[in-house]
Amino acid sequence: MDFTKMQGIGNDYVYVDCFKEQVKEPGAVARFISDRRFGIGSDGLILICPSRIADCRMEMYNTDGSQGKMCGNGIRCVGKYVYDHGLVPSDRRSLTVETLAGVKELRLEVEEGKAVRLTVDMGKPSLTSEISESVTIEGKEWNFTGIDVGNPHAVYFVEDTDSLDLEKMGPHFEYHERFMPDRVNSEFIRVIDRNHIQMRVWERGSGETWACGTGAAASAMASILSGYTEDEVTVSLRGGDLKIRLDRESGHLFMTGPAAEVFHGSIDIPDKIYYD
Ligand SMILES: N[C@H](CCC[C@H](N)C(=O)O)C(=O)O
Repeated sequence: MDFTKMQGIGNDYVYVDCFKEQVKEPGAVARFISDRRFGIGSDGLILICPSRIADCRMEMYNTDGSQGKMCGNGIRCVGKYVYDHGLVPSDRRSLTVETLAGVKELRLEVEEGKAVRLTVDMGKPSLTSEISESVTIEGKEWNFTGIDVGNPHAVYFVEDTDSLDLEKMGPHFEYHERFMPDRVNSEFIRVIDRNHIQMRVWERGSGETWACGTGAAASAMASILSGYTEDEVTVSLRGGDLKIRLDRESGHLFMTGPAAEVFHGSIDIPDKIYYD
């Protein structure tokens, strides 16, 4: 299987160009290639496929093999790949990507023939809880705001993100009965000022990642709804910054950030992974 390793502010995935080849049982492949010691090492697998209704279609799989409906850092890398590899004409500065959360519009910033930063119309977020609702986790009450941006998020505002032991606590947030059976992506936010928040994330199906684009969008929306920030928010994540903007007229969120190719490679997928 030929692949391209790409990352969006440190949220790294293995990408396969399915205009050229098919991937059998992508969930099993995602589990195998994501392993950072026995595989390639990534936060998951993303397939770039033909589409009848958009320039391409994105299929996204977390490290545990579960399929995500949308991936913010991933879709920026998909847009970059499609442009850089000539799957759309080079004079294009916008393109569309079909996802399980609908068709997303992307705008490209091109330098020396390569897409370097992209803006994604993330659509209209929806509130999936009260603006502040609580859950009890390991005997402590946590207040969250539930936001869906094509995939589900629970946003918690905290005084300090660095001291959180996500490796220990993350699964309790991910599998809490309030969010079952789908599970949830959990973001932990420190408000820095009215245009800047800091975020750590425990992703459904992947654990802590260095960035989560949909999580950044959900967290910015929760911050705006809670009155903590203005409509334009810089979200600082472990891997870098994303810009989120709420357009009041359309109600849509827009996310802007970089996308980068790291390396190309090829890997033989062992038959045994399909029987593990
Ligand atoms: N773990 C997420 C998918 C990846 C989202 C994240 N990597 C992003 O950039 O949005 C889910 O299962 O809904």
